[in-house]
This record gives sequence, C-alpha cells and structure tokens, in this order.
Amino acid sequence: MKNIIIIGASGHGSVILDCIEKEGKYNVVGFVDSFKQKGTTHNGYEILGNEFEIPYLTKKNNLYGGIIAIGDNWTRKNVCDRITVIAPDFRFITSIHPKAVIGKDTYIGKGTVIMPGAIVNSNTVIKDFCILNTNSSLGHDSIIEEFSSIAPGVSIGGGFYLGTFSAVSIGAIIIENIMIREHTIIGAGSLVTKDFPEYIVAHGTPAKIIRTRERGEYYLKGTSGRTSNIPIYTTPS
Ligand SMILES: CC(=O)SCCNC(=O)CCNC(=O)[C@H](O)C(C)(C)COP(=O)(O)OP(=O)(O)OC[C@H]1O[C@@H](n2cnc3c(N)ncnc32)[C@H](O)[C@@H]1OP(=O)(O)O
Repeated sequence: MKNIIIIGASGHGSVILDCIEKEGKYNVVGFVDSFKQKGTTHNGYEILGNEFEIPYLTKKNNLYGGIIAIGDNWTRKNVCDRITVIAPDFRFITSIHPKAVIGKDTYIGKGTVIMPGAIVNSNTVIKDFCILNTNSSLGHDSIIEEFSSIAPGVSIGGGFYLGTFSAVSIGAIIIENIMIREHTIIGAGSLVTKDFPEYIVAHGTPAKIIRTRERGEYYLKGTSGRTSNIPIYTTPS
C-alpha cells in the first residue's frame, strides 16, 4: 500500500483517518500538525512534525502524498498553498468512505473527502479540496467548487451550484436548482428556497440574508484560536 500522511490532527483528522483506514487504499504513516507536539500521538498515530518537514518526511517514508484534514475552508486553502510552496511535488489524495454512495458519471477532485453515508448523485462534479460530510445528500447535475463544504445531514436537490469557499452548515435543506455563490455561509438547519449571492451569511426557514461576511471569516465554533496564527501565504484576492 502507498504511504500517506494526514495534515491536521483534529477531530476532523480523526474522521478522515477512519475513512482512509476503511477504504484500505493507503497506509497512514502519521499526522503533520503545526499545533501539536512532535512525537505525541493522535488516534494511535505519531505527530511527525509540521508542514515544513514534509519534504524530509516524503523522502524518509517514501510518501505517495497526503490529505489536508482542516474543516475551515479558508484555512484549508492557506495550508494547501503553504504546502505547495514547501513541497511543490506533494500529491494530494482523495478519500471516499466505503459507505458513501457515488452515482454514475460523477467527478471527485483531489484533496476531497466524502464521508460515511454521504450520497453523490449522477452527473455531479465535486472539485478539489472539498468536504462532503457524514450523511449528506447531493442531488444530480450539481457543481461544487473547490475549497467548499457540505456539513453533516445536509439535503440538496438536483442542479445545485456551490461557489468556492462557501459552506452549507449542518442539517440545511436546499431545494432544486439553487445557486450559492462564493464565500457564503448557509446557517445550520436552514431551508434554502432561492439563490444567494457571494460574501453573505444566510439562515432561517426560509433562509434570508442576515449579514455580509469578510473573506476568510471563521464560521465554525472553536476554530479561531487554533488557526489565527497560521502565518504565511494568504491567498491573493
Ligand atoms: C462534524 C461537525 O461538527 S461539522 C459541523 C459544522 N458546523 C456547522 O455546520 C455550523 C456552522 N455555523 C452556523 O451555522 C452558524 O449558525 C452561523 C455561522 C451561520 C452563524 O453564526 P454567527 O454569525 O456567529 O451567529 P451567532 O452564533 O453570533 O448568532 C447570532 C444570532 O443568530 C442566531 N442564529 C445563528 N445561527 C442561526 C441559524 N443557523 N438559524 C437560526 N438562527 C441562527 C443565534 O441564535 C443568535 O440569535 P440571538 O441574537 O437571538 O441570540
């Protein structure tokens, strides 16, 4: 089996580890994490170091590549950019849990993870570095742009479009043929019945625009303290 690392030793990293183990395609050598003590363990796997050590770790462990396990879309992009500078040839893998259902003529990009119970229906494109979380259902003929995410239990009709860096939060329901543009957050438990523009937060039943939001603004509780001091390579506008 090919050796890989998981970048990000968090709860999300644990779920991705489980997906990879159950998939049985890759051998996980350990985690890379800038905030955890090197040499400690996470779910029984060693913290091997931080992103700057990836070139060394690649040689040492004959790494095929790895996957970024960071739930916040903007932070995932920044870490991806950083790895691309530190280790330009680093290969990002895709992970699809064996209990996910993938329909006919779908495309799933690199760095994307499809979690247990998720359903991707026919003719759907999920681009690079996305998250389709546990028990979410994505309708046919949809397009999910890179670095976006769909949270657990979300139910989406056919012909959906999700812009880059946007997130559909836990338990939301979205009717058919809806377009949500980039950097927008649909709040937990919302019912989406119309299109939404870029850079807004919308929630409620039916969902309405609550406010605008900044590029990279945190939307997951508990992430700001952990990620605010990631120092370099912010994405150009
Ligand atoms: C494996 C996992 O754990 S995956 C989990 C991933 N997490 C998610 O999907 C949750 C993402 N977060 C959300 O959905 C949040 O509700 C957000 C980002 C949309 C809104 O967060 P914020 O803008 O910080 O709103 P905040 O929490 O300050 O609440 C402001 C007000 O709006 C209300 N509110 C917030 N979100 C919602 C919502 N989804 N629906 C209805 N009302 C809401 C709050 O109750 C509060 O009301 P109040 O002023 O009467 O007290």
